Amino acid sequence: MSKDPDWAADLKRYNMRRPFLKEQSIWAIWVYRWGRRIEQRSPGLIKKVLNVLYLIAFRTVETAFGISLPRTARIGPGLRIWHFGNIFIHGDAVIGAGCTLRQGVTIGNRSEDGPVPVIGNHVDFGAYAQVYGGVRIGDHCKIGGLSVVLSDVPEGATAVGAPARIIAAKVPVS
Ligand SMILES: CC(C)(COP(=O)(O)OP(=O)(O)OC[C@H]1O[C@@H](n2cnc3c(N)ncnc32)[C@H](O)[C@@H]1OP(=O)(O)O)[C@@H](O)C(=O)NCCC(=O)NCCS
Ligand SMILES: CC(=O)OC[C@H](N)C(=O)O
Repeated sequence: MSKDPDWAADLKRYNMRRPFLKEQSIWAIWVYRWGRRIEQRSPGLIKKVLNVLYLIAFRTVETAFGISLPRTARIGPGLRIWHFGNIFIHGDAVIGAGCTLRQGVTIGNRSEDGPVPVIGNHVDFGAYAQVYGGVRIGDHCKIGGLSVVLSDVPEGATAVGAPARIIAAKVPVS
């Protein structure tokens, strides 16, 4: 049993034997959680060495699988990434618990040094969904494949298209 509850929740979402042999994305998530754990260590030589090893592992996974999950981003427990390639998460992004990403998802700023998204819990991103700028996506939202989200999405809503429009909402939008 892992001592890292976030990692334990991630593994649960893969729900299979030997995920490291079957899913490239689990490597990226493991390196992300490991990097977070290293950050929590007290300063010293071991931390310095681990930081170098982390950077090598991060860059290797990013380049080999095209999944960039910098440890400075805050990602809640139970992350699931289906497939791999061109998945880029900004280092200041916030992603809640139980979220699902797919190939091509980008969560980042709209212009250099601009604000970045805050994503709620249990949000499901279709393939190549893009979210740019200081937008908020509420809990239990669905973002359609190939959609470009540039404004807030309320809790429970489904947003599709470029720019994204809301097609289903918990509380109907007028
Ligand atoms: C967003 C999504 C969850 C919506 O599913 P849904 O609630 O069943 O919605 P529907 O299929 O009933 O579509 C409702 C409307 O939205 C449109 N729509 C659905 N998904 C869309 C998308 N990704 N982009 C643009 N429009 C979309 C439909 O054409 C339909 O429009 P209409 O009412 O004018 O006919 C789903 O379409 C989607 O994109 N899922 C991601 C799947 C994915 O990434 N698959 C790859 C696996 S690797
Ligand atoms: C490519 C594909 O359809 O993969 C299916 C997978 N279950 C997913 O949700 O992404």
